[in-house]
Amino acid sequence: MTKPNHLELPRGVQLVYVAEGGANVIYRFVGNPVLGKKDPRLLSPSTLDTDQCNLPPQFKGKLLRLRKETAADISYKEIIRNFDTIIRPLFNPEELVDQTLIRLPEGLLSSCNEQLRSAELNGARPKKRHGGYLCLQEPFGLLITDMTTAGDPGASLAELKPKWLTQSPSAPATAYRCRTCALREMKNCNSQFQGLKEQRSFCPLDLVSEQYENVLRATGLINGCKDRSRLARILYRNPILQRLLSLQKTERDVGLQGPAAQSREMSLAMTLRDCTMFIKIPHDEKSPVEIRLGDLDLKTGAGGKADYWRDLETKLINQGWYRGSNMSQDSGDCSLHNPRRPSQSHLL
Ligand SMILES: O=P(O)(O)O[C@@H]1[C@@H](OP(=O)(O)O)[C@H](OP(=O)(O)O)[C@H](O)[C@H](OP(=O)(O)O)[C@H]1OP(=O)(O)O
Ligand SMILES: Nc1ncnc2c1ncn2[C@@H]1O[C@H](COP(=O)(O)OP(=O)(O)OP(=O)(O)O)[C@@H](O)[C@H]1O
Repeated sequence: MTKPNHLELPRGVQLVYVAEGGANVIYRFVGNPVLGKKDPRLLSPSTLDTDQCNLPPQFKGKLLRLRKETAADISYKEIIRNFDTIIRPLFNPEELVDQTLIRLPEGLLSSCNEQLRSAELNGARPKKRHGGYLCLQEPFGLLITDMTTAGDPGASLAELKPKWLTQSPSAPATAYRCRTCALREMKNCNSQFQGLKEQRSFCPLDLVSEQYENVLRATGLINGCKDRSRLARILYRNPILQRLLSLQKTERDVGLQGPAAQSREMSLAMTLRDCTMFIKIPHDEKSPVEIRLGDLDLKTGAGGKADYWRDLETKLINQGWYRGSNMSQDSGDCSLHNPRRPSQSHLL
């Protein structure tokens, strides 16, 4: 059997931590800078650019995504197989954060884990991510489209999770909250009890509203773009959001709907409800805006996750989070609870 032709990450490439989620850590390449004699690890990420480094051209405009050790334990090979066969066909290539496998040099993951441990000590790593490290058994990383503004410092990056763009099919008909707002209220109530900070976010139904004012309301709660009305104009009737909405409407095996046991449809439906939208906005209003969806790794209902999703829906229904019936609960700003004004979108 012939070995598939994978890209290889050259030995000696330096990585700078960019961000992380629950399952992956994102790094920027530094390589060996052509200019300057300083140790690249000492330079701040904003001063580094792949253009300044003698990195292979395939790495230009790319970041490196490395997998953490998690309960789901899905290898990058499988993630890429699912991405290529199930996710890619649903979108245009320019609508997705691209991902390709790249073989990692020996020892890279252990040294990244050492860096993650020291970042915990010097406060450079978010507290909620402490204790999670890269999976040493994973031979690959993913080369992904760089959506940061490192190459264009005048630009801004808005990042949001569109979440559930339609109500859960098993929510009560009289619900005052959509699935996302109901779950947020439940989490906030738990945070309140523990003396933790509450989360504020937009209602996803506003994001895909036919009324511009509702999209504008949502953009007030999106991080990364100072000009909220510009962002609202970008997102209003946005084709990628509309595509995601239509896919979510098709993939409805969520909540108490659909098969009891885990299924491919349920995995896809939940994946489409937990992706990240990156919006790179150039300073110049005439230049094109780049919008891509990332974190579309196919979820799995295995390992008790399918049961967790169903139990969560039962809780949201039975404990009144959809109805907002518990008096201690704040009504939040769900579009289902607060009637929105009639459309004035014709004034756009
Ligand atoms: O449960 P939700 O809707 O809050 O979504 C979880 C996300 O929380 P968030 O919406 O960002 O606050 C959560 O994001 P964080 O790790 O909190 O950034 C995960 O994406 C989680 O998915 P998985 O368990 O890693 O496959 C997400 O879980 P599932 O979508 O698998 O339920
Ligand atoms: N292509 C990208 N360009 C710029 N930043 C990115 C990119 N991909 C991810 N990031 C940043 O890194 C963070 C974590 O990445 P990613 O979504 O891959 O992690 P995750 O562990 O899958 O997240 P989650 O906890 O939501 O499952 C993102 O929230 C984002 O801030």
